[in-house]
Amino acid sequence: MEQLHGIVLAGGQSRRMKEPKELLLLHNEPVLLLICRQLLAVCERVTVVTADPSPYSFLPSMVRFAKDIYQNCGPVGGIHAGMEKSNYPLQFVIACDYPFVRTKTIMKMVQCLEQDPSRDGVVPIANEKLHPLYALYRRRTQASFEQIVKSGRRRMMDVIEELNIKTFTQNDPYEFLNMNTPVEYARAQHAINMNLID
Ligand SMILES: Nc1nc2c(ncn2[C@@H]2O[C@H](COP(=O)(O)OP(=O)(O)OP(=O)(O)O)[C@@H](O)[C@H]2O)c(=O)[nH]1
Repeated sequence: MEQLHGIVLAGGQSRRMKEPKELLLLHNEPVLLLICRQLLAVCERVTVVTADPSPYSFLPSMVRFAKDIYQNCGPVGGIHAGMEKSNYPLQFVIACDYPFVRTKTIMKMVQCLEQDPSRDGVVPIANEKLHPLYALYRRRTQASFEQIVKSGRRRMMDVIEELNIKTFTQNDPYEFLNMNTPVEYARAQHAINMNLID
């Protein structure tokens, strides 16, 4: 398997949640720790992209940090900065609000991309939605992320449209649960309490 770098995006404003999403507790642990643990199981390196790593002293020491090179450019800028930290050919990107990321799915994406050298990345479709912030990209795509930022655009879909992406459908009601609001956080807590998570 080609070397894999894990990038966790934690540089957002959490305006809808009204508190930092990555520090919300699930299983009595910060979501950022749960995510990093999953990534460390399959990635040779893990980088958290954030303006301020000081609240994250609970993370294992092998987790690295990066700051945005282009500020206020949203996740597109965050991914660009994360990729700058590693030349590994495969870069798995995850937003800090996907608490139920699974190593099995990451490995499935890696296999899927390795079978198809012409593709730039693999983006899952779950619950009829594309999830470009729970996705795998080749390192060579960094130039596209930079180009979008430099052209003043910020949407992940602007990058996706430029790339030769492979999609795959994954229908799990919770794995792609994205916690942007207190209601979605409550849904994640409920899923844990009801033992609905594998
Ligand atoms: N490094 C970095 N990450 C970002 C930036 N903006 C958003 N993110 C991350 O990208 C992911 C998706 O962010 P969003 O949910 O769209 O935005 P958010 O700022 O976290 O939340 P809202 O303020 O509620 O929109 C999250 O993991 C954020 O932490 C940024 O400018 N830099």
